[in-house]
Amino acid sequence: MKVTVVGAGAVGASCAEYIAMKNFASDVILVDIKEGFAEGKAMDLMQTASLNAFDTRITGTTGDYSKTAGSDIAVITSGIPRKPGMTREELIGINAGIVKDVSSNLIKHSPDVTIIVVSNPMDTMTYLVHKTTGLPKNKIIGMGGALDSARFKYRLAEALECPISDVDGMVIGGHSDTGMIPLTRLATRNSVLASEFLAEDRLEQVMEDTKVGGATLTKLLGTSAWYAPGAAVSGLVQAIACDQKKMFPCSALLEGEYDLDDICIGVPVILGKDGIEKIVPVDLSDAEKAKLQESAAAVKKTNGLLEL
Ligand SMILES: NC(=O)c1ccc[n+]([C@@H]2O[C@H](COP(=O)([O-])OP(=O)(O)OC[C@H]3O[C@@H](n4cnc5c(N)ncnc54)[C@H](O)[C@@H]3O)[C@@H](O)[C@H]2O)c1
Ligand SMILES: O=C(O)C[C@H](O)C(=O)O
Repeated sequence: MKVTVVGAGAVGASCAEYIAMKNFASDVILVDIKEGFAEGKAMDLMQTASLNAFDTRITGTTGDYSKTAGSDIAVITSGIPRKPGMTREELIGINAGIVKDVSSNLIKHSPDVTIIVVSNPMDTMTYLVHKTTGLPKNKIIGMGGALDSARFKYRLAEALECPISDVDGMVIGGHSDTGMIPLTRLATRNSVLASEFLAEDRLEQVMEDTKVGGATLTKLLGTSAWYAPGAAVSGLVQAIACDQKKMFPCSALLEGEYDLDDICIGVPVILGKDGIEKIVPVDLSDAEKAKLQESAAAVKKTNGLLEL
């Protein structure tokens, strides 16, 4: 199993590290545009192999895509992150060109690759890869909901004053400060609805804290987060590589599902060896349906800025 990670920055390197630590891939190729950077990150990570007991070979390259040939899965993290006070959508001007260029280079050397898009604004970047590569729709997956759901569980456990392993919950919709839809109505603690334990206003607070999860970290760190993003990506990569048939909310191309068309947005999907193997329908309340339509309208507005 060969996995390419483009962008050896904060998220790309974290993702490569988690993949290696899980020890399911034979090779991880790190690619960056900055001279020597990916090679350096790969060497540093390889020097953890004996300490962390993994056999995955990590190789770095400065833009030589021939080294990525025959990749089964490729992750795109290349591009700029936001700074405090910015929205993810403001990154489109620089990141669209990078994502377009990188995906075309990947496909030249790995025509059957499955691509996981991470660069922001992620739903729009995922749509761009659909529009420009011609890859089948099951092979293009946007990572956002897996991370947002992890943050939702963190906030739920905080409110419930319980271990995170006790809680379950999912975030659908656009990966943006206003477009995320944490499904508080369905969130549980050991199969009991969270609403049995928490008052409506506390659940509202959990929802709001979840939606601004990325912005909160960006303010604290001066750049956006990387540990949870890297871990979330590695989870998607493992589900595909190991044909796990696991369910994650991912940005998927919708063609009528959830009453949406010609858009990539976060919905629950089953991930296995064929990438997105199924889009899972969830019976949403009228209020949740309205929020999803509103979130989709905002993603479509950003998609409208693409030069396709
Ligand atoms: N979808 C999500 O949930 C999520 C989570 C975290 C970050 N992100 C996004 O991921 C992206 C990367 O974030 P980061 O914190 O790792 O940034 P970073 O600046 O640490 O790393 C980005 C790397 O991309 C490289 N790069 C730029 N252009 C390139 C090109 N054409 N080819 C190869 N490499 C190139 C840069 O040299 C840099 O090393 C940002 O757009 C950020 O907003 C998304
Ligand atoms: O917040 C960001 O800009 C990065 C990423 O989308 C995140 O949610 O951490």
